[in-house]
Amino acid sequence: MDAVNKVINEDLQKERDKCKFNVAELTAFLDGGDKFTQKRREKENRVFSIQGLRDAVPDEYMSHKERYENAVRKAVIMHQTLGTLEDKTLTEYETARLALRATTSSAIFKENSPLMLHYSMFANVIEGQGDEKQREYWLKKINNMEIIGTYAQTELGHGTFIRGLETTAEYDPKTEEFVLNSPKLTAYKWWPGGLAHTANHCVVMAHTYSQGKSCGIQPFMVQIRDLETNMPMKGVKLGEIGAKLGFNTVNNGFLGFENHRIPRDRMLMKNSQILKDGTFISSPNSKLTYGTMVYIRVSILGTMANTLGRAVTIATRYAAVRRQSQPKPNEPEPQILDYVTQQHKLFIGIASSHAYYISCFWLWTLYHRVTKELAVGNMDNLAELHALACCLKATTSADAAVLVERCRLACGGHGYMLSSNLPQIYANVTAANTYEGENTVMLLQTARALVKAGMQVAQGQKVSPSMAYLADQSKMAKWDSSVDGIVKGFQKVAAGKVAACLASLQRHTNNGQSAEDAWNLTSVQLVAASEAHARVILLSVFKSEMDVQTLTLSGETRTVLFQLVQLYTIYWALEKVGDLLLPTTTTTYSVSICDTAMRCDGWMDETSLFEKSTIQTSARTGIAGLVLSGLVYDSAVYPELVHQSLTSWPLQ
Ligand SMILES: CCCCC/C=C\C/C=C\C/C=C\C/C=C\C/C=C\CCCCC(=O)SCCNC(=O)CCNC(=O)[C@H](O)C(C)(C)COP(=O)(O)OP(=O)(O)OC[C@H]1O[C@@H](n2cnc3c(N)ncnc32)[C@H](O)[C@@H]1OP(=O)(O)O
Ligand SMILES: Cc1cc2nc3c(=O)[nH]c(=O)nc-3n(C[C@H](O)[C@H](O)[C@H](O)COP(=O)(O)OP(=O)(O)OC[C@H]3O[C@@H](n4cnc5c(N)ncnc54)[C@H](O)[C@@H]3O)c2cc1C
Repeated sequence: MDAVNKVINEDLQKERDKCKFNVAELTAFLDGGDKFTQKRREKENRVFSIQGLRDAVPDEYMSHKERYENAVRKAVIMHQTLGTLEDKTLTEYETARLALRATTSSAIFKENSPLMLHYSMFANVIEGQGDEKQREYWLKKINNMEIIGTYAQTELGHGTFIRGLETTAEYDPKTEEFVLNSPKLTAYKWWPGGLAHTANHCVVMAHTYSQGKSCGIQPFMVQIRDLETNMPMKGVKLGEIGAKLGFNTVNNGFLGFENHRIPRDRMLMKNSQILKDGTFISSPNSKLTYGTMVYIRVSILGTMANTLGRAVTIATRYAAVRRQSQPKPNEPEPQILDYVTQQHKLFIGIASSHAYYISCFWLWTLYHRVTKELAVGNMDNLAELHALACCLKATTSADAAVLVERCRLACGGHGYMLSSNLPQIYANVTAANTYEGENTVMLLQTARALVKAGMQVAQGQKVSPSMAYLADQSKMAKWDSSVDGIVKGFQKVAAGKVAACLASLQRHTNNGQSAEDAWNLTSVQLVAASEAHARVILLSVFKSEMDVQTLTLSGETRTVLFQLVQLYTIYWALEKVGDLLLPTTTTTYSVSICDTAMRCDGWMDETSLFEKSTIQTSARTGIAGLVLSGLVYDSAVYPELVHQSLTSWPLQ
C-alpha cells in the first residue's frame, strides 16, 4: 500500500500549497503546545503502524458476531499499545487534552470500542463516587484491566427520569449485604456499553432501601460475570439488546437481578453511606451522585469537535479533488470546492469544530475548578456548571449532527457509500443527541436555571457569571454587526426569550394552571431560550478565548483563526436573523429587539451581512489549509484519499 500512496492528488497538493499560515503552529495551538503534538503523533504513528489493527475485510461485510469479535481483538491490541505510551508526568488536564486530541480509536473502530464505557464512565464513576479505600482498591484493577466494567443506569422503562429507576438494592443488616432485584421487566438495565458480553463488573444505579426507608438512587459496584468462565453470576441475567443505527461494536446489553447479594462495601460511599446497622447517612447534595454525567457531558463537547472535524476533513478533501460541471465554456471543470455554495456547506463545519474545541477546554477548566470546590464542601458553582454542561452538550451535539449530514450530502453519491465513513460518523454523532441526557431534556434543565436567574434579575439579585448578561439588558446597549456586536445581539435575543418564558409561566399560573402545567405549556419557548443561551456562550467563549489564547501566535495564524470566529458568528446571525429582528415586548428587563435593530448601522440591511459572509471566499485558501492541519485519520475514506491521507500523515 505504501508505495502506491506516495503520489498525492495534484489538486489536493495545490490546495495545501496555497495555505498562508504555518500549519505546524496551528496544530500545536490545538494540541496545547509542540510537546503535545509530538506526543500525539508518537501515539498515532505507533497505533497506525500496527498491522493487526487493520481490518482484513471491511466491517460492513462481517456478521454482527464477527464485528464484535474483531472489535474485541483490536481493543486488546489498542490497550496494550497505549499502555506502553502512557506518560505519568502529565497533569490531569494535559492527559485529558491529549486523550481528546489523539483519538486514535476513532480510526480503528468505525462504531466505537466495546471498552468505551470502561475507559469513560466506569473509571470516572469510581473516581467520583468511591471513598478513598474503594478508589484505591478498584482503580488499580480498572487501570490494569483485571476487571472490565461499564455504567448501568438506564433501564427499559426509564432513561431520563433517574428518580424513576426501578432496580432495587435493599440492605440486609443481618448479613451486611445488599440484595439487588429487578422487580419488573421495565426495571431491566438496558443500553450500557460492553454489558452484553464484554464487562464482568459494572456500576449499577439502584433505588436503595434500608430500615424500610428509601435512601434514594445510589451507585453499587457489582460483579456480573465469573472472571474465569465469563458466565453470569448467580441471580444475574445478561444479554445483547440488538442491532442499532450505530454503536454496533459497543456491545450494548441488558441486565436483570434476582435476589443477587453483594457485600455492603460495594455501595460507592464517597457521598452517601449506609452503616453496618443500616443507618443511612445522606450526601450533602443528592446531585453529587450525578457527577459522572456532568463529566461526560463536558467531554462530549470535545468528542463533537473531533467527530465533526473528521467529517469536514473528508468532505473538504473530497471537494478539493472532485471536479464537476463546466460553468465556463472551453475551460476545465472546476474543483467543486470553487463553488461558493460548497464552501458555505463546509466552512461552517470547520469553524464549528474549532468553536467546540475551544468551548470544551473552557468548560473543562470550569469543571475542574468546581470539582476542587466540591472536594472541600463548596457547592456554590455546581448549578452553574450543570446548566452550562447541559445546554452546551445539547447544542453542540445537535449542530454537529446537522453539519456531519451536510458533509455527507456535500460528497454527492459517494457520501452515501459506507466507504466514505460519513454514514458511520453520522450514526456516532446523532447518538450523542440521546445519550448522556436526551437533548430536549438537557435544554429544559438549563431553562430551569435561566428562569431562576430571570427572577433573580427582576428582584435585583446577583446571578451566576454565565447568566450575568441577563441583568445588563435594561441598559439597552447598542449592538452592531461586529463579532462583539453580534454577541450582544444574541444576548438580547436570549434575554428576550427568557423574559417571554417568565411572562408565559406567569400568565398560565394566573389562569389557574399548576406550576408543572405552566412549565409544560411553556416548554417549547423554554427550549428555545435555553438554546439561545447556549449560542451566547458558544459565540462569546469562542471569541474571548481566542482573544486571549492566540496572543503569542503569528499574525497569519491569528488572522485565519479570527476568520473562523467571524464566520461562526455571522453564520449564526444569519441562521437566527428572525430572532434577532423579532420584537420582544414582555418584561421589565426585555428590550425591543426590533427597535434596537433599526438603530444599528446596517443591521436591517441583510445584504451587508451576506457581504460579510463572503469572507468565506476570501478566507478559502487559509481555511482549506486548516482542514489539513491535523484531522487526518479516517481508515475508510475514498480509496484515493485514504492513500493520500495516510502517506502524507503526519502532514507537518
Ligand atoms: C481538556 C479537555 C478535555 C476534555 C475531554 C476529556 C477527555 C476526552 C477523552 C475521552 C472522552 C471520553 C468520553 C466522552 C465521549 C463519549 C461518551 C462516551 C460514552 C457515553 C455513552 C452513554 C452513556 C449514558 O448515556 S449513561 C446514562 C445517562 N443518563 C442521563 O444522562 C439521564 C438524564 N437525566 C438526568 O440527568 C436527570 O435525571 C435530570 C433529567 C437532569 C433531572 O431529573 P429530575 O428528576 O427532573 O430532577 P432532579 O430531582 O433529579 O433534580 C433536581 C435538581 O437537581 C438539579 N440537577 C439535576 N442533575 C444535576 C447534576 N448532574 N448536577 C447538578 N445538579 C443537577 C436539577 O437541575 C434540579 O435543580 P433545581 O431544583 O432546578 O435547582
Ligand atoms: C448509543 C447509546 C449508548 C448508550 N449508552 C448507555 C450506557 O452506557 N449506560 C446507560 O446507563 N445508558 C446508556 N444509554 C441510554 C441513554 O442515556 C438514554 O437513552 C437517554 O438518557 C435517554 O433516555 P430514554 O431513552 O429513556 O429517552 P426518553 O426519556 O424516553 O425520551 C423520549 C422522548 O421523551 C422526551 N422526554 C422525556 N422526558 C421529558 C421531560 N421531562 N420533558 C420533556 N420531554 C421529555 C424526550 O425529549 C424524547 O423526545 C445509551 C443510549 C444510546 C442511544
